[in-house]
Amino acid sequence: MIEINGVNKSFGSLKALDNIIATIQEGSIFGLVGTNGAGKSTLLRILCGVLKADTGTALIDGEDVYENPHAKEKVCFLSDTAYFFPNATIRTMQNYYEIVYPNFNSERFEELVEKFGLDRNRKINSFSKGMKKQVSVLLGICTGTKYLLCDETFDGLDPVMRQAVKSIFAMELMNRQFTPVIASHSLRELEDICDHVGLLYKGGILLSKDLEDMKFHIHKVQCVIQDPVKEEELLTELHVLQHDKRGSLLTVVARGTKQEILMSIEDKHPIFSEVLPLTLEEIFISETEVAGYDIKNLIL
Ligand SMILES: Nc1ncnc2c1ncn2[C@@H]1O[C@H](COP(=O)(O)OP(=O)(O)OP(=O)(O)O)[C@@H](O)[C@H]1O
Repeated sequence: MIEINGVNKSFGSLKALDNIIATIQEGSIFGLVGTNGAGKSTLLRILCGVLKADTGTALIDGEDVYENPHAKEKVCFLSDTAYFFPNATIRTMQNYYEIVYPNFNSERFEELVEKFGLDRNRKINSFSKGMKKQVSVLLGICTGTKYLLCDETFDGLDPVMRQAVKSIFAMELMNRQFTPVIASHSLRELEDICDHVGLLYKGGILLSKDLEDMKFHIHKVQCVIQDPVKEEELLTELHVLQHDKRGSLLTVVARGTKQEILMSIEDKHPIFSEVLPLTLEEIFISETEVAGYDIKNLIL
């Protein structure tokens, strides 16, 4: 488990992280979303022990990670600009990773490189941006570390590759202790990969939620209720986060299980009612609007 206890970090007068408190459970795929400058990279750097928090602690399985080789062994950090040695080929980087990470799984790495159709002997600096990201992710996964911190690693991967990396993550999760943390600008990049998302806003965690739980407890419904009094009653009864009326069609985003919401609607004898799927963006917008933030333009 990763425990972040009141972490603060400033660069001169600039406060990059402001009292971050969060827990990342083992076996989850944690997405860290935030705008440019929100503090994602700084937080990941603290979690892998490269940076020291000014105050507060970052614990990896109960141990402070800073200047602690034992805790650091469990973490691999994939920076947003992957570093490869000048003129390195995949083979060169593999040799290096085999030395640095004692549990590096060479057999699996070679198998994945083959599957991804990457040429092991071509210079990496001649690869496209997406291909470099693929090499970086494959190296990271094969280090065998329990925690894999990915800084914008998924942004810009094409849909086929995303799917491939996603299924590799799922396989790792099944076969060994593995907890990836994926930072991104965009919820869209995280939606289909993560099962827990933390929203970082101006250096602080604004929201940290389990996606299944969120999707279970918030719903969007459309209905037509002829009697305006009953419609008004419905809006008072439900825990409404957002609502909109176009003609006779009422759209409501409300807290509650699907069954609870539908029962309330049925009670008002609707002509029509339907539950619509909510995207992660819609959920986050609803949640943060309630908290008094207007982040629509910031996380999409
Ligand atoms: N080494 C540094 N020296 C000075 N300021 C820094 C340093 N590293 C980060 N910062 C500042 O800290 C703040 C958070 O930066 P950080 O890189 O963590 O954000 P981010 O969420 O990863 O942003 P991006 O999505 O643009 O990569 C920014 O204002 C940045 O300018």
